[in-house]
Amino acid sequence: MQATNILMEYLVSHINLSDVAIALLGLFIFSCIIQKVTNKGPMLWPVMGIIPTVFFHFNHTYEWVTEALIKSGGTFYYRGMWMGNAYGIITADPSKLEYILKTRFRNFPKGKYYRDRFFDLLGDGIFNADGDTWKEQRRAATLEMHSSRFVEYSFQTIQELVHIKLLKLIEKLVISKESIDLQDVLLRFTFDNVCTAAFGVHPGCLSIDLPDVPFAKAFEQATELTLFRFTVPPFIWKAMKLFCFGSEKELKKAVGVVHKFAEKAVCNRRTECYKLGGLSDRSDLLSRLTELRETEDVNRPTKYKFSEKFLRDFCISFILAGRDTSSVALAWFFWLLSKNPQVEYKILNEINEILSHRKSKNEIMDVVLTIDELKQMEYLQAALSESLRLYPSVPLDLKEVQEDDFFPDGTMVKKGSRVLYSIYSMARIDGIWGKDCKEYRPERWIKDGKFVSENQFKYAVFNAGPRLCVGKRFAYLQMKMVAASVLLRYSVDVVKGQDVAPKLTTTLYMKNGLIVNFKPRE
Ligand code: HEM
Repeated sequence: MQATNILMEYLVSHINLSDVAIALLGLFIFSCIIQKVTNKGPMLWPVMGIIPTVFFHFNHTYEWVTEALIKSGGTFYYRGMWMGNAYGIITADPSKLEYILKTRFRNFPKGKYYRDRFFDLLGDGIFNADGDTWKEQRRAATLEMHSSRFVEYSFQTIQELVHIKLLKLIEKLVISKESIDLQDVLLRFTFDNVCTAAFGVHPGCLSIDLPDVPFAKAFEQATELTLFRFTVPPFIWKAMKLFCFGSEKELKKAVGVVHKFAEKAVCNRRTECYKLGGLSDRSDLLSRLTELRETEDVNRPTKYKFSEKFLRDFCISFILAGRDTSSVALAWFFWLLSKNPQVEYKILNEINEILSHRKSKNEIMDVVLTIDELKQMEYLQAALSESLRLYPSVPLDLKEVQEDDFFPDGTMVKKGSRVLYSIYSMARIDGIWGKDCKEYRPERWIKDGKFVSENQFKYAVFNAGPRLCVGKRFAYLQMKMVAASVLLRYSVDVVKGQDVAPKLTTTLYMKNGLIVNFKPRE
């Protein structure tokens, strides 16, 4: 104690404030020089890391990350706040994506960082799982979703929703000459659609009076409040959770509503399955998985394969994965069409050409497009893929590094660090998509009149490798059905003067929505 006092007295009498300031300034300049020499990316400040730079560019973060990636040759190191344990690389290099998402897939899982934050909402659901838990769900999802039974059923749900709800709502808006936020309408559409496909339950968000549906509201809140956990240091949200206050209190409430809804659906389905001895009349994912037994021997029925908790988590993950992705994609697509009327013209030509092969002719308002007709719409497929290229529904994704690793070009990543990849930026880099990369040009997808898909790691919009989006085919059918059915009947006029810009979150929403008017085609 005495020694400490003596030391303090010595320091106070021999060091004055200006010496401390000079020393700190020296340290600051030194670390700036070190970081400039060792890192080609944006400035990493002492103590605060990349935070001040991000804060400074907050209003145009995606553009700033893109610029930084271009300047650094495609990859740079980042570091968060001191002691925050956030560090790693940000990349837009397709060869690195291949390494992360395929070559060394096991070394780059979603990881603990992601899982800790999403666990309350998603539990062990596919979107939040790694290893064997993920593999089992992935196998079940792929098998069921690619079965002809599910494809037929899900297409029927899309058709019904478009004709009974979406087009009816648009008709009403045309008569009343009202403008509407198209993004909101599409979000309601996909929420209803994914719930019907996953649970066999219609939440009713797209009813004509656009009601507030408690389950949908709770789902949205639960997702937003979960994402908030990514923006604050863990000790803050963990303390808030422990004492159940602020956003964590709200999150608990919202998660409770979501879980109750899902548990009720699962429980009802299991009861129905017990009573009827099977669910052969139902084709939604929940029913298909509820029915499965450990071995499929009819003479010796064994216990059910999946627990109720497994089914609940599976369905919630599905809703999260499929709820907003295709709706925001469609919102950007309609906006891009308003700026590129020549593309809209070509889409209409294609639809009319395909309809001209029908034996019996319908009035336009009575046309119900079939799955085969949608499959023939190659230019529409290109136009949707091109809008997703420029405005990917998941603009930035991340993986955690399990063990120290070296990329083939020598870039090193440490165990526990995180690899972020900017899909938004990849679309805007000449070296990846050519000099015209910033242009909306569906023609880049067409070769000899046919749609040709791109390398997964260059076009990682649906992720790539073993975790490629399982809903990709479903999403294209859904988007094509909505786009073609609406465009055939109406022109979608974007109201002038609105600020159309992306919101900074994990899904590329338009931050102010998209206000439009519908006009019937002449
Ligand atoms: C335009 C529409 C869509 C886009 C751009 C998209 C994109 C993605 C991306 C980037 C991932 C990887 C996320 C990650 O691991 O971090 C993913 C995974 C997934 N998507 Fe989609 N998605 C779309 C629509 C859908 C739909 C409609 C469904 C369901 C009906 C769906 C179901 C899933 C599932 C279950 C996963 C998890 C796969 C796994 O981890 O193995 N997606 N999607």
